Amino acid sequence: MAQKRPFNEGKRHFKKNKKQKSAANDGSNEEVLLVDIRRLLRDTKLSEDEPEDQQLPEQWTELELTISELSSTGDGLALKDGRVYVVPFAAPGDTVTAKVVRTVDEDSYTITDFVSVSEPGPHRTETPKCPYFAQCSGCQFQHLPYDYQLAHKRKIVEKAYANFSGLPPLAVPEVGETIGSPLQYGYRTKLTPHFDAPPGARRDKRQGNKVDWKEIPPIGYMKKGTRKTMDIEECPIGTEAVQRGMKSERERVRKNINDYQRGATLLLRENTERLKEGEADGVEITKDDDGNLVRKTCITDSRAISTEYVDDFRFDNPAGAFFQNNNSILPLVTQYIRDNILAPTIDTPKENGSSDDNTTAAPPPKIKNMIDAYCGSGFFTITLSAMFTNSIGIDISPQSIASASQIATLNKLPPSSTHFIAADANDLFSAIDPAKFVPAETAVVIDPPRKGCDKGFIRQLLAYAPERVCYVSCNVHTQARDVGWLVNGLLAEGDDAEGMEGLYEIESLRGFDFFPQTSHVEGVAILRKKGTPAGEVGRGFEDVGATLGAEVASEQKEADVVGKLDGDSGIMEAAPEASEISSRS
Ligand SMILES: C[S@@+](CC[C@H](N)C(=O)[O-])C[C@H]1O[C@@H](n2cnc3c(N)ncnc32)[C@H](O)[C@@H]1O
Repeated sequence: MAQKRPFNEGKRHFKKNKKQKSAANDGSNEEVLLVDIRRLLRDTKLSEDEPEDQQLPEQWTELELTISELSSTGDGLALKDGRVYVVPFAAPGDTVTAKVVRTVDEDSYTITDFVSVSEPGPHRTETPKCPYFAQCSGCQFQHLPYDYQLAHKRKIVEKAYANFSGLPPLAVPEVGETIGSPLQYGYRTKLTPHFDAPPGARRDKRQGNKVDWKEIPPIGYMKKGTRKTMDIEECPIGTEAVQRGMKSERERVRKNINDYQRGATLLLRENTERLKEGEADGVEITKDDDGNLVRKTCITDSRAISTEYVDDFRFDNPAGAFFQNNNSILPLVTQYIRDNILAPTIDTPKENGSSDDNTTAAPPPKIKNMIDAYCGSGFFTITLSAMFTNSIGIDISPQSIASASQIATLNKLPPSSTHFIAADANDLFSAIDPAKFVPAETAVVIDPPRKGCDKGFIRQLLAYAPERVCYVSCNVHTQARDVGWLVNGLLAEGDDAEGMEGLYEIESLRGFDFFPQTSHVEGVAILRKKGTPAGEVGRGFEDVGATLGAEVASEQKEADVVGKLDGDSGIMEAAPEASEISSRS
């Protein structure tokens, strides 16, 4: 990311034809936004026509802007006087008033605050359900129709692979339509509003005094573009149980604020109890999609056990631990993976055009085993285990592995066929018995945190060479980078790491909308070994960013050689930008 100059300092000195910096490749919002900005400037060629002595826009001035497109970060982008203005909560075709917040001179863009819409564009058709929309940083898309949100998320996946995979367009299949969430509001089974300590709290503590809460602090989420917490009384993307919990937790904090010596994050986690006839009394009883009577409550103690059911599997987890948090879409995801993870059966046409099993073509190896890297509490291992003779889940967190093992027992999955080990994915394959998990008979599921996989993991995976890979990701940009490595291979790095040949081709690619009303999209990529049958690899991929993608790719390779693009190491649970409602926590 470019260094920032002091705001509005002097005139602008735009360097013509300046060299594009290589993508930093961490999949951060800033990086993704910058790629969109550069492409927009380049497409319009405004950067070259721009007068040398153009004055930068003054901070806090209000401008009228017409939005030309929506970036992959969910922001509107507008062009004016040779620079790009980034406007949150906007839609293509809108004319809006926006307030200048910060200018990044080197990259010819300016971050703004949304003020109002003067002329709505054709896509601004929805009335946001949330009274805090366009102030709270949690949602970006409540003003857009759902089919438009899904189409935009498909574009996000396309652009991610064009800009961050380093693959030529022909190596990327047509991205499938985004699979929508059955619930578009009321879907989040976990929310974590917070409140901050009052000013002077640190001093009070240092002096051994109790913190003086002069008033009830705002309890909610970050105000967009600030580090301030907004008071949020309701959050319509939360499930009903979570919204009830939000109300009562806010009330509890208000009553007991003097017991707090610092700010705090509140946990609101839905809990589902299945009931038998006769047990079903009380207000919180509903029928789920399968006709079960259920009581939905909200758990606020992170150590208490919360229960969820997916595909009739029961998941009991500590309420504060990671678990996917849009249950409505999970059966669609697991079914999609079941339908796609195994090598497709070949149906070789005979000369007369018919196809039966009387064929000389070698059958694809039968996949008997599954390795679930980054398994958490075993969501994929458990929901897919019936398809495999042996399944193993690996996660770096011993607590998650303990939960996963208990959940397997709870669901009567024998440890002889479904088991879990606590290990670093980077050492995964030293923990695997290759006689049992024969690579040609094994599919690997990957669902890493937002930062994606480490190169060490990719090297191990290429060395082990499983028959198929299913890569699930909450950050399609780091996913695209990692898939690029699996397809293209990795260059040698000093004495430490040898070059590795790429082994895979992408069979299919699509997004799942785990987080309606936000710009997040979950990507699912299915990879098969090069040269194995099936799929329609190499279908045309028409994307405006494709040329840019190839260019970034060559820069990426260059940077790889000097070892600049390694993801940050360490363990982190997947989380979006800090200021947003966590999408994966
Ligand atoms: C996005 S979560 C996926 C969890 C799981 N697949 C699910 O659906 O519930 C990512 C998981 O990666 C784990 N993790 C992070 N770094 C790891 C590493 N180096 N090796 C193994 N697991 C890791 C985290 O503990 C977390 O459980």
